[in-house]
Amino acid sequence: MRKKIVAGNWKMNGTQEEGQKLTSEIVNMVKDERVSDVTVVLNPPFVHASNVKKLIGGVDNIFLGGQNCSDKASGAYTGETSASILASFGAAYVIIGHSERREYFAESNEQLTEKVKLALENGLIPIFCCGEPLEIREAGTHEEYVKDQLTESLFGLSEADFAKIVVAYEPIWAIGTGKTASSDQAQDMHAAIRAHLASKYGQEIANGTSILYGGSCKPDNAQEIFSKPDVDGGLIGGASLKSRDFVDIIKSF
Ligand SMILES: O=C[C@H](O)COP(=O)(O)O
Repeated sequence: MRKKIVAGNWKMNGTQEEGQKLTSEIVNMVKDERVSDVTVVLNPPFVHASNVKKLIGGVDNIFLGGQNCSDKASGAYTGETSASILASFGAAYVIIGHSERREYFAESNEQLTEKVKLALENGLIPIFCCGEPLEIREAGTHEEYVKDQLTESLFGLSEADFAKIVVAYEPIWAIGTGKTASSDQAQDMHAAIRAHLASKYGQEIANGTSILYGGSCKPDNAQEIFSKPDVDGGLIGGASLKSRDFVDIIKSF
């Protein structure tokens, strides 16, 4: 059985007070509504890490994650946060290769490999993002595009390391646009990703890899998307900032 995961990516949102309120509300709803069969990951901006970690303290299925980590282990890299620092604050997951990082911070597939390695060395589970822009989807080459992203960043990993990875498929044209991929489009891509992983690491590892969907996932479409056999959860942006919406998405399995 693959892990069902719903990860909230707050992106660059939330004051200290707002982050605490959001976390407390999510924690209380998850406890009160007995949501225990889904792994929930909260990925706030780094400075929220301690507060969030404290607030999720007693809940077994809620984890702290980072939105990014450096491709360097430590040193004079002003403004960066390393995987080891993140781990020392109690994080268990880290998002790597989000399309916004690739686009606005020019992160290359090679740099992402370094980030994945450092995350794994520090005991963090990478949530590795892939996904195509609109022009690639329109040209019909989206499967090749996404497979190349995975091959270039991940296929140097050992089987043991790869088996720890979570993949998130996020079509860029669906992020924050209100335009969701249809559940069939998501399923087709997730199945293609799984087949690609199997071609390198074998069917057993591919079958054990959780593949999350991201892109305008909301309470009213999550159930349909999560019902697809190769969709194992979601990476949620906008809707993760509203506790009721986020928990309703978690409950959509
Ligand atoms: O990391 C989350 C994704 O970029 C999705 O964002 P969104 O749910 O606001 O479309």
